[in-house]
Amino acid sequence: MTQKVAVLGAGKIGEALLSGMIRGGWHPSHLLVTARREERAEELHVRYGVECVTNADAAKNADTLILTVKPQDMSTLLDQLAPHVPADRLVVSGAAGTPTTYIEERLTSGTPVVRVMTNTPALVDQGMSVISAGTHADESHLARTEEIFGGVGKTLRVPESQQDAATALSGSGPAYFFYLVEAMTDAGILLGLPRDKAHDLIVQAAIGASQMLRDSGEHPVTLRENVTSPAGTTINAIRELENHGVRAAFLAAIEAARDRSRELGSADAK
Ligand SMILES: NC(=O)C1=CN([C@@H]2O[C@H](COP(=O)(O)OP(=O)(O)OC[C@H]3O[C@@H](n4cnc5c(N)ncnc54)[C@H](OP(=O)(O)O)[C@@H]3O)[C@@H](O)[C@H]2O)C=CC1
Ligand SMILES: O=C(O)[C@@H]1CCC=N1
Repeated sequence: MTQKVAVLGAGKIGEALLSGMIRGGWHPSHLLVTARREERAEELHVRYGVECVTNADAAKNADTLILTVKPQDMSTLLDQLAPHVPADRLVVSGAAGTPTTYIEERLTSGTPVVRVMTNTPALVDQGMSVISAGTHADESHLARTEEIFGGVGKTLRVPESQQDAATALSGSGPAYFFYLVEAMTDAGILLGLPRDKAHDLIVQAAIGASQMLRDSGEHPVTLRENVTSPAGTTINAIRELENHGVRAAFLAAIEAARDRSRELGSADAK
């Protein structure tokens, strides 16, 4: 029997997943979505042909419920869901910080909960989804979650104790690369290049470097050394990066993201 999957709170991440599932061959009749605003519900229905229902109806009619609201909206969503979720539903949370125990405590006792941290490259089927089992989730629940998120990129299982770190590295990770491209494009402007040309140069360098990182089997240090000629241009840039503490800035930035994920996990911070 084909199972039904509902995406509850289909914003940026929910829509990325929904669109990926449809690209991957899921029929819209096996999918449900929920939204907080009527116009958003209509938009998703027109765009994907998916039925938009209330959170209560999603809980009653779908086997797998994927919660993609902000951590700050999770409490309200769980209040709306709690009376309607039978214990045989798989509940998958995509929210940063929120521990599986927080969700388990608010639903019917024994409900399997899986926590996933995905990222926006899911929009182009290059997402990374980091998956952890809650107290009542078994192998079949993890496999089901991998089947769904595996359609929009790679998946990786980690103990839930590593989820805040994974969120800081991989959930937020694409933003750091976009920020770097922005900064490098500004450098191109400083050197007198037109913005569109600077942008194209940086994006192609990023794509080429990404492909080498993924496919060459070489360590990033070796790849960087191969670009860095004795008394050449690159080493001058590297010296400035070190002088400005860019490596230390990344360590501090990603640690701060991890700390915020932890904070979001405590109900007080939401
Ligand atoms: N953006 C990212 O790169 C990533 C985000 N995440 C996580 O994914 C989750 C969603 O993030 P993102 O997609 O960026 O956020 P969005 O705000 O784009 O999406 C959340 C959606 O949920 C809707 N919503 C809120 N409450 C309810 C409710 N009770 N019932 C139905 N719909 C509701 C919101 O409605 P409205 O439009 O009215 O606000 C919004 O459309 C977060 O928990 C975040 O931590 C994880 C990885 C990466
Ligand atoms: O910034 C955030 O909180 C979310 C979680 C990971 C990426 N975006």
